[in-house]
Amino acid sequence: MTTTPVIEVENLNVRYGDFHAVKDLSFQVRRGELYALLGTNGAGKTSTLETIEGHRQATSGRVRVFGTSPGDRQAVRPRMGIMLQESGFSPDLTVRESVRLIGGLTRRTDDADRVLDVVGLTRKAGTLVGQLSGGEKRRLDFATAVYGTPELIFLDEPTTGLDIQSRDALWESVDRLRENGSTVVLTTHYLEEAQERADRIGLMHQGVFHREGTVAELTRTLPAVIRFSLPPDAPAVPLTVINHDGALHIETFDLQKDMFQLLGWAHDHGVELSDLSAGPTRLDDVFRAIDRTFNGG
Ligand SMILES: Nc1ncnc2c1ncn2[C@@H]1O[C@H](COP(=O)(O)OP(=O)(O)OP(=O)(O)O)[C@@H](O)[C@H]1O
Repeated sequence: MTTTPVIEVENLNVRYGDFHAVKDLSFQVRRGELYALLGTNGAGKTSTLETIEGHRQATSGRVRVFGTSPGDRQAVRPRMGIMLQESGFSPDLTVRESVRLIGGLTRRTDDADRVLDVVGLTRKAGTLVGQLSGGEKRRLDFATAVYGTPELIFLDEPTTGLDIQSRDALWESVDRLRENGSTVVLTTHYLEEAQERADRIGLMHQGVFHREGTVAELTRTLPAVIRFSLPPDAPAVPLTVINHDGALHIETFDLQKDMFQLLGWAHDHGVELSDLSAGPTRLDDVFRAIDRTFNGG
């Protein structure tokens, strides 16, 4: 088995006129990984992905997909499946016709009915695309990415607009694709999805990586958080408390000791701590920390 990374990005720059959207970005995605490219709005994720997908020319830098330039579409395109944020199907075609049409363009072989089964659209096979619900259209977008079980799959905000059952079903399909060896690149604003599923995460902000690593690596440097609220007449808490619109947070690198102190204080003063929870830092907190770093907030 080759050890060449599926994706190699070296010093990628993307400029739109004077605007520098992606700045000297370097990363690799290994075979079989689920790599999540996350970031704030306008961070440069789409610009980066479009360059890797061969839809956009880099201003400078080197991008390789399967060791080849993404501009070599004949070599690269049949090996990758792309779920865009909107695929733009013709509303006058049925679901099955759309899958056949798009599937044919991938130059991979598959059976449209098998793909419809994978994405849970079998019952809608004869329905016109124009009559699908938003969530069903999203599944059709997913169908275009998984047709022919490509080696590399790009999922751009795949679960936006999906109900919880459909989300679970989509992730089950992704799990099966990964069992078959597919590499997945994901963007999402649902951080818990990335936290749960990504092998590694690249966290972008203003065109650069703010951090890159596993979820554990990204969250390790941040404190754990105790969350609670207090009745208005409660005495002062003997720990440093941050007020987030009435929800109180204690950030701590010694969760057990500070929790013990907080509970002892509440007991001694007969104070009820409502909505009490405590846990390790979540990816959301890493994002909030970016805001604090860049905005001094
Ligand atoms: N064609 C374009 N012309 C000029 N500026 C652009 C163009 N496309 C993107 N940009 C700008 O480049 C920056 C990065 O955009 P990009 O779409 O890559 O970000 P993103 O991380 O995908 O954002 P989001 O999470 O909001 O989708 C943004 O400030 C955007 O306004």
